[in-house]
Amino acid sequence: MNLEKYKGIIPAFYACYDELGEISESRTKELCNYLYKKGVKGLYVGGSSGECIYHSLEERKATLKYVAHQLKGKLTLIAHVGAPSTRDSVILAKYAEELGYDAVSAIPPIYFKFSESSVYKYWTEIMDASTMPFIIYNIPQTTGFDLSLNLFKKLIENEKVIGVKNSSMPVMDIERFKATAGDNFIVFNGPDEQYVSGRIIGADSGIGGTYAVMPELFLMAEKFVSAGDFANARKIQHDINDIIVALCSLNGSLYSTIKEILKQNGVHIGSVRAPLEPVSGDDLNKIASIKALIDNAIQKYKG
Ligand SMILES: CC(=O)N[C@@H]([C@@H](O)[C@H](O)[C@H](O)CO)[C@@H](O)CC(=O)C(=O)O
Repeated sequence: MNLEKYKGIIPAFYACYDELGEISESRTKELCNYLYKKGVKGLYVGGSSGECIYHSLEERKATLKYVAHQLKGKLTLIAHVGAPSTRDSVILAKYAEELGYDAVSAIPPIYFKFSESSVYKYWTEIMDASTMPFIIYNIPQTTGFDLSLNLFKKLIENEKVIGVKNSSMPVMDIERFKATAGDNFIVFNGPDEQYVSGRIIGADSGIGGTYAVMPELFLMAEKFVSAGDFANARKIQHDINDIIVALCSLNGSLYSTIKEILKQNGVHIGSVRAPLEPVSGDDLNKIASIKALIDNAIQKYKG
């Protein structure tokens, strides 16, 4: 299989709400257009940054549909279909296939503690639900499940598994997954703070929650890495990390801060769904300075 379409900067797509906090078709399409024009490679729809765990099945389907209607055939589209029950995950996987998504992906099951065999079964049933390629999603810091190399080896025996989105913090995990699965397999870097290190140690590509608020910087970081210009790659990662620290410094959630910045860029996609907190009070006055950090960094690497 040609995996080139999975290589590049793939922002994790955000939930787009109207003024009442309902999923908005027009705002979802607005964010699609914004990111398309920035030149990203694809979108990861309905993951953590998409607030999937706070959405009903119908809301998740709606977001998948609006994005596909806007961008199918233009960008690589990956549907995150992980849901608390296998049943709902399977429904979403089948729906994503109907909509023409390129691949599906899923976190392990959440809330209860699951054995490796239960997680294997869950992921396998999702894979069996469609003919699409599957991307494992390893994010132990939120799910509590750390993908072992043994389970990974067992999963990649299934030819539908074309990649892993690895959001665990040790970059060595990326190196081990890549060394185990080989060239004909995509390892996606998950932690944006380590994009450059992840790529150097073996990640082929990246999916990230902060890409959409500063796509220019990740596109530039990728350019430096691909060109072997590691001095500049390190510099830009440093600037990106200053921005991520600032994005995480407010009382609201990371996503509400990002959405306030996007609003100042003319992209209105509402705020976040509770219990995630919106930006409020004095923190609203800090948005302009975080946006300035991003704008200045973009200017710095442009010219
Ligand atoms: C824990 C978490 O949300 N990790 C993010 C990162 O991109 C993260 O936002 C970034 O590294 C900033 O900490 C991604 O790995 C996952 C993600 O964006 C998604 O599934 O939507």
